[in-house]
Amino acid sequence: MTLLQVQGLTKSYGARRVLREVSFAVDEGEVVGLVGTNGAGKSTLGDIVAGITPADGGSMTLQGSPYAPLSADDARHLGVGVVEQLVRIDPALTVARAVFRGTPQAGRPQAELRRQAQVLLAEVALDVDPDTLVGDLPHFVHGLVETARVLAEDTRLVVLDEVSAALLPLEVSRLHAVTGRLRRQGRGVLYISHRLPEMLEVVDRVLVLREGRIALDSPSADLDPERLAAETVGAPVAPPAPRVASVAAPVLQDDVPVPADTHPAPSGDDVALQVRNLRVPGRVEGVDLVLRRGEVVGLTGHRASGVAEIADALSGELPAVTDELLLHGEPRSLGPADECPLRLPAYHPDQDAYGVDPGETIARTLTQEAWGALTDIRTEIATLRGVIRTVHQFDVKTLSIRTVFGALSGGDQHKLALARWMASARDVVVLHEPTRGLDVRARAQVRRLLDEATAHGTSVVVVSVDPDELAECCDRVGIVSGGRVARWIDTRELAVDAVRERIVEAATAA
Ligand SMILES: Nc1ncnc2c1ncn2[C@@H]1O[C@H](COP(=O)(O)OP(=O)(O)OP(=O)(O)O)[C@@H](O)[C@H]1O
Repeated sequence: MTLLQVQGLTKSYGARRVLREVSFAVDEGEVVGLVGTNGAGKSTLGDIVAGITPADGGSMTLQGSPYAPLSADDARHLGVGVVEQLVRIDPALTVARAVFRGTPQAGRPQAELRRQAQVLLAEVALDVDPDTLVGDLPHFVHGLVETARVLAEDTRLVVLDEVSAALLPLEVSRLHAVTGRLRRQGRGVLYISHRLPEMLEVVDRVLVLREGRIALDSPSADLDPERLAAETVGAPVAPPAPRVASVAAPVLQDDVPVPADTHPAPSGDDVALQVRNLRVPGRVEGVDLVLRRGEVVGLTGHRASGVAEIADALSGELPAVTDELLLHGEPRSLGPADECPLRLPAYHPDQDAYGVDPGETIARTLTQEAWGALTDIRTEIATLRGVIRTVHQFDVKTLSIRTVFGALSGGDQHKLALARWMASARDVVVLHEPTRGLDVRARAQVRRLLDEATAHGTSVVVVSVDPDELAECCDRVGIVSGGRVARWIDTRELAVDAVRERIVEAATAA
């Protein structure tokens, strides 16, 4: 039976027509995938269904009754819940209070909420104490707390807006288990994601949003990731090619566990960073790393594996010790009060809204440094041309470079923030999840950005939960477990799919 029927929805922001006569249905007990390029209007559509944004035209029915929510609260009372893409929960709330906020139980004592929250958190396989403050949780967890909140209500339809984007393969499987349960309970799910292979595993049907319209409405059984990628961009998409390393990377004995006492190869001219026996008390037990000029090394592992701490130590955010640490052969250290500390610049896609003022225009955001220094009209024209080139190069959906940054889609914000950051990236840098939330074409653009930087000698450590991202971007990938690199996987000369599978297998087994 039809749960949600959407008929002829339209939505524009100024002159930008985002949705043009969008119609589709979600049945009871059906999981429907929604895909499209960055800026295609997926979140806008999800937000209209969830009462966050009003449509300009069109109509909806829910279980046969007219459905026109006035707000997100109104939609929730009518049985439609949403987990938003850039969800930010009040950091001062406990997890229990966050799960029940806005529900009839919200005013109950913490002890009672705690008990009930525990059950819901177990359902989304989130192992956190309900008394923990939201502010003490890593950001990726917020989406799961929101998913528990949706379960707390009598929700008939759930919109999941890129909840899986920041999750490890194991966590994605758990999210999919929750989705399966919602299906069996007869609820409907609108599942928005750019991680196409994973999405196809869980959805019954896929809608492709292109040029503001539903360009494809197909059972998932008739699709594969390549075909879906092509439908998403409206043209054939070349499968991602393995990276051709800019430098002669070390030959690895693929899939062979690294003995605990393995030391890096001796330093040479092409070695950018050499780390021997990196330790962070209680978290990292002894990591060796050799990063050559122009090399991209990936690191991944479970949340408690120590992978985040390794990255934080290298960027100076966490005190650590090493037996030896050389940057281009020069000694460095990781202690807070040391004379020559190593502070690798690090990019985080979700930190402080990219360190960018969302009210600032695209033009100013991309030219912040140059702006103040503009002294003549020719320089100004060249600078603005550069901005327009970047906007085109990254296929950002906007009508003007005077659009404010915060009005761009999540993926478009991330692309421009990364392009801005990479423009000044030199030498050795750390990138967290560089393609998170990006469509298939944008992922290739980021790959090109990386290839260009590494061709000029920049070396990169990529920290990621996404096996596709690691397979596409890196020359080799370290699987971190128990505070050590338990295994190195060589990505050269293997198809990206094969590398992905090895990473998932090794990361799950670790
Ligand atoms: N509040 C707003 N003001 C102006 N424009 C907006 C606003 N919200 C969204 N838009 C525009 O609507 C378009 C669709 O954005 P939306 O966030 O729905 O895309 P999306 O498909 O979810 O993209 P992504 O995959 O990057 O998250 C974009 O061009 C965006 O700039």
